[in-house]
Amino acid sequence: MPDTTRPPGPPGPARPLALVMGVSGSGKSTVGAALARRAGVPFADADDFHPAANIAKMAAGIPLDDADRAPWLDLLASWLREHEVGGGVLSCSALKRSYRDRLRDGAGRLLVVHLAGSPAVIARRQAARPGHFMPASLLASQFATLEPLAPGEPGAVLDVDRPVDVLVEQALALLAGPVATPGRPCATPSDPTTPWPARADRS
Ligand SMILES: Nc1ncnc2c1ncn2[C@@H]1O[C@H](COP(=O)(O)OP(=O)(O)OP(=O)(O)O)[C@@H](O)[C@H]1O
Ligand SMILES: O=C(O)[C@H](O)[C@@H](O)[C@H](O)[C@H](O)CO
Repeated sequence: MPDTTRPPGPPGPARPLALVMGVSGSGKSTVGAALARRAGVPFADADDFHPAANIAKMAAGIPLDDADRAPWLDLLASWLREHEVGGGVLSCSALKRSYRDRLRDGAGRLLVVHLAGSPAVIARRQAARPGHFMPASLLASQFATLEPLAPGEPGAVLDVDRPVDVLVEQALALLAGPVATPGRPCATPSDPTTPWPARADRS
């Protein structure tokens, strides 16, 4: 039966759908979880989707390759598709453009928040969290693999060397902006230290 109690008109604004990306130790889990809480949407951490073999490989100091990441990315793309309507925040390294394209498949309105910082800052963060499966020795390969946000990828680059609550506010401001049109050209700052607002132009 149709809902006659609702006034006719366009649906309300869609709830945010965001990917928080970056190298290991950039703060994806911390910022992503806080962002999801503030936005009132579900959160998923891509590390929880890795098969045991991937975790074992990284723990042994061997970087993942494209083949290791492919089935994992497919699971994550499914999660995003399931949250395309209701919104959600996924924290995932998503180091390559091709990985992000795969994640956007079926979740075209996805906005990307790239947490970028210097190897020195991120290495300090990694060193301050002993017990994590990811060895510090893999940080160099993470940076070597990283492809920053490219023109046409809707999103923003945030400087990790800011307090978590500041980063969350910056991400919320991005998500509150006009709906992104995937594939449209956007200017992405190549210097991750560019001061806020340094977001891709989504107009
Ligand atoms: N903006 C920040 N300022 C200070 N410390 C931070 C900030 N963001 C995260 N941290 C700290 O840095 C460490 C790494 O953060 P976090 O685990 O969220 O990174 P990550 O990118 O999810 O890492 P991984 O992918 O390797 O699990 C944690 O100890 C976290 O508390
Ligand atoms: O694509 C990758 O190489 C992985 O996702 C890594 O980035 C780690 O899982 C993560 O950062 C935990 O340290």
